[in-house]
Amino acid sequence: RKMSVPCSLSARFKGSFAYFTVKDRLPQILTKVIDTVHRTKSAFLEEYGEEGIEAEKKALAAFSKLRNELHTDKPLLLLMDNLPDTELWNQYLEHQQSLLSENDQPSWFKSPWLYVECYMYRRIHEGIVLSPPLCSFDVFKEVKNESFFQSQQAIIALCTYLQELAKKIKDVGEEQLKEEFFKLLQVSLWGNKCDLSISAGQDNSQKSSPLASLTDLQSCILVNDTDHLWTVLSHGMKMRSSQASVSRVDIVLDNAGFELVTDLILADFLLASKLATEIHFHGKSIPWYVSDTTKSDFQWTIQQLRAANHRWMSKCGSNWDSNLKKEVWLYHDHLFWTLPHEFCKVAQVAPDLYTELQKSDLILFKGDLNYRKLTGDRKWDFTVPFSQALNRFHPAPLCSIRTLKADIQVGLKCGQGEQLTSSEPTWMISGQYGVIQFSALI
Ligand SMILES: O=P(O)(O)OC[C@H]1O[C@](O)(CO)[C@@H](O)[C@@H]1O
Ligand SMILES: [Mn+2]
Repeated sequence: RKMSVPCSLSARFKGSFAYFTVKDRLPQILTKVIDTVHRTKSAFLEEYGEEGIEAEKKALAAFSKLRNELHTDKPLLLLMDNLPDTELWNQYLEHQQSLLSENDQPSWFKSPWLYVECYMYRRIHEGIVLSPPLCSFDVFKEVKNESFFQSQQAIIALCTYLQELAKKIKDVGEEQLKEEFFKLLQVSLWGNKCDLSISAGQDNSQKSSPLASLTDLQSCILVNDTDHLWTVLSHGMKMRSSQASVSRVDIVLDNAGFELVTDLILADFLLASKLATEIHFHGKSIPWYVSDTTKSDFQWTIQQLRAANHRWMSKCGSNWDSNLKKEVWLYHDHLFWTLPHEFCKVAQVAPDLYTELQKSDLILFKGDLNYRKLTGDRKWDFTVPFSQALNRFHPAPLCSIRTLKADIQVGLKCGQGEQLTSSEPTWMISGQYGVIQFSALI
């Protein structure tokens, strides 16, 4: 039985957020990339000599060409680097081509928004890879690290809170445990405000204490299925009789910087409270959507905390380090996460990843882009059930934790979306609203 799905969001809808993104935001991001590479010239010279300068020129030429293609709505091109995912990308392009008539070609302003936006980040990566010896240079590293440092105070507040909680966790009753879980889940939700692609790389860090404002923010959570999450987790905890049985939570990470710290804090709490026994993190294998977490960001963040000149920060850092060594925390970076496919295609495109996800008791998907991929980035009505928009993607009970930064939202009550639109026209893209949206359907 083939389910019918609405069409993809796309820049071909003039005036839509997709149109605005492809027209303005993506070129701005590319311009910043060009600027970063340019500014790093002397460091390249120092590290690689003349060869570094040649590579810098080559990368800059690739990015200028890319910016021009985007600007003039040129057809999307095949990738020329020989990476493990190159073939998959090129097949995807051929597939998009096959959906069009013969004299039409996939292009920036005509193809699905999700595809062209992912494609831009993949082309940036190609530009770097084809400019050896720069191949491992992360053009977004600098802004990611800055955003971490700018949220120092908020990070200190969270680490201190967590360590105080850890001290008394054995004596905390079920009701209070639930409350603490709700709190840290919301911190992780609002941590998602801090990504750098919505602001085209502008400073967007958390400055105030993230715990103080939770009550005020509660009315901004449009769908809040936290109770369901609690049921899944606490049930798992009670069922775990012998030491051998595990409760596994997977967190599909989004942004590095402050958001990543909020996710690690939540993960730490899940272990300390015994709500879970094993946490699997999923990051990106290449720099992605400006601030997304790579393995190097993940390691860097934990090292920064460990080395921090603050008692509770460094305590968190060293605990997290040992969680990784003990393999109660595991980090994965499957290349599927940086393909343009919607998640309902995981089983087909990356069966190994799907099998892995099926082992989970609960999968948390952080952030806006993951929401777009969960729902296929399509023009769904506001009231369509979340499980329907997932289009049969259901490896395990799953939950999206995202602030709204794209004009897509499902699972609302009748009239809720319309009411928000009339009172606050930018509710879908401002990052001021969030959802904790769960689906248990098997
Ligand atoms: O880091 P997040 O929450 O996935 O957000 C990524 C951003 O990039 C976008 O995909 C926009 O281009 C938005 O949907 C969102 O603002
Ligand atoms: Mn992101």
